[in-house]
Amino acid sequence: MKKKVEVYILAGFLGSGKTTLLTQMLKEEQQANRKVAVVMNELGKVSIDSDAVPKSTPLSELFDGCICCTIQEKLESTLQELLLNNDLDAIYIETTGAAHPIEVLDTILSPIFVEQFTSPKIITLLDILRWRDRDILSVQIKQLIREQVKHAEMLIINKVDLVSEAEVGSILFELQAINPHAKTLLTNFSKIPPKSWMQTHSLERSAHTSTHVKDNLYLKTFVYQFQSSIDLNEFEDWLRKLPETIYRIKGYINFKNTSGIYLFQYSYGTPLYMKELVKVPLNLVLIGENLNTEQIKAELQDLENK
Ligand SMILES: Nc1nc2c(ncn2[C@@H]2O[C@H](COP(=O)(O)OP(=O)(O)OP(=O)(O)O)[C@@H](O)[C@H]2O)c(=O)[nH]1
Repeated sequence: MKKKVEVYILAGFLGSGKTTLLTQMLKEEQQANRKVAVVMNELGKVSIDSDAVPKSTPLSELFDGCICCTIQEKLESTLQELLLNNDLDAIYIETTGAAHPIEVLDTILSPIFVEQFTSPKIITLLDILRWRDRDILSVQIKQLIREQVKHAEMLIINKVDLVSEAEVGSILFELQAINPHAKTLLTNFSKIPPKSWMQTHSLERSAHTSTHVKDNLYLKTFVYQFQSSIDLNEFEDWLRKLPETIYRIKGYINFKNTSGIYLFQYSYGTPLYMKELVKVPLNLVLIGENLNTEQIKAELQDLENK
């Protein structure tokens, strides 16, 4: 009988640390000589995180739609194709931060995969700072994050470096009340013990009554392509004035003050820059609620024209 393929669904709101975790998992899988494939789902039309996946690992990217809402069928055919063309030990699915994990699970549990997959595991990443300050989020986003916590087999409470020990304790208590069954870990930079995610047990799931968080989510993405370099200080001034409803920015920027291209990451007010060694298109992806794309476009153009 053909061996069954393990499936791991990485869930968690925008910027919570999913790609950071995936990088670590893939490294371990490579060391263990296991054959794995990755499915990445990005809300926008451009790929920013695909560098996290080694070239030898089959990667399927699903763009411009969230697995849970618009491209479920595409996910199904993507999985079929991966199974057909590879002799896999595991598949890792990194969902968009806007995905409801159960809706993704529904696709995996489709009858056509019964013989092929072991029981899928949901691994949820939670940005502890985002959780602590969740009152500023819209009701829909708060509900989505809660659902991501509630349905996890493994809950990784990440970025604990950003809050005090006392806060970590009380937040842990709150989260365990929402999901008492998950294997729960506190981490920095999604650093979990080796293979810990493979040893989690599947939850007994009651019939899922869809909450349809997605219907009320107003998350939008906007992609801006820079034509020229910009000033770092002016860019940071612009960042500081952004509304709190812009949850995530990532992309490539060429700064006047420095040489070469930088991978820029911004999550919940914290910017991060990493030098990029290869030439890439200067795409910047912004994700948020009620994005005023015309205004953002004009402001970024302004930065280029200064
Ligand atoms: N301070 C701090 N930053 C972290 C930690 N973990 C991840 N980050 C940073 O947070 C940002 C987002 O991390 P990612 O792994 O890209 O998050 P993601 O969930 O894949 O993000 P999306 O793809 O937008 O959904 C990056 O700049 C990381 O370097 C942490 O424990 N502490």
